[in-house]
Amino acid sequence: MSFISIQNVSVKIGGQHILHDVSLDLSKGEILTIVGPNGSGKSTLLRAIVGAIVPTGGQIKREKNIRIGYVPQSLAIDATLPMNVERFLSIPKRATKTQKQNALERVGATNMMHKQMTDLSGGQFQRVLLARALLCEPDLLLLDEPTQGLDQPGSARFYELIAEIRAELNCAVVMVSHELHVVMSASDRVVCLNGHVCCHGTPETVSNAPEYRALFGAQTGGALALYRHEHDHGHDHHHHEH
Ligand SMILES: Nc1ncnc2c1ncn2[C@@H]1O[C@H](COP(=O)(O)OP(=O)(O)OP(=O)(O)O)[C@@H](O)[C@H]1O
Repeated sequence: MSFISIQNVSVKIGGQHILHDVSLDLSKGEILTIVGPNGSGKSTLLRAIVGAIVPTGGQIKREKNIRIGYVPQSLAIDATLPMNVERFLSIPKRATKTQKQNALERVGATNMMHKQMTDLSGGQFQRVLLARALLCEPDLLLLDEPTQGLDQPGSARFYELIAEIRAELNCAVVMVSHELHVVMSASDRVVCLNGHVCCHGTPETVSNAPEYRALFGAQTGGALALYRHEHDHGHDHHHHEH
């Protein structure tokens, strides 16, 4: 059995079909990236993998006793409530000072322990979120747009860090990203989602797939035109199983 097996999963919320017949297997130690237009169900799929959403159809099988570290897409910290990094790392689960120190060291944020969460830069904040996700020694790390708000060199460094952590912990990584050209090279496998799986495979396969190109346009000089997919390229009609 795969580490995680997503079988024909559908999610319907308030009458809206958000995910439709999504199947996907995940192996130990691999980095899988989910790309797709806004509103295509990427965060919903991550939440379903964590178990925060129960699919309305299909099923998700997880290996027994799997530990999942989750970095959510956004997290609002109330500026009027004091909250330093040390306290934040104990929410929702208490951790020892040594565990926290080790986690911060692992993500290159050694001196952040006593800083206020609201004083952190974008890159430091994302590293602290990652450190918190590492505290459970995850077998699977789920990252929802972890480089949001970082500049390109900052993003590239963050993905390098993810690769190092994967090598160190041998955990699987599933991440959602909009930075296609950066993230593609850092992934073993890419899934292009638009409510359903449009195409998937190695980064090369996906970037050359007509379904992917229809969604994101051909890549020109590293710049990608992102636009909302109107479902007009008709690949559903000759959809084949991968
Ligand atoms: N709890 C909810 N209640 C109602 N609608 C929801 C809920 N969660 C998600 N949706 C809807 O499901 C669709 C997919 O949302 P989701 O956040 O999964 O997309 P996404 O691909 O992660 O988008 P983005 O790239 O903008 O972050 C959206 O139309 C969203 O409005």
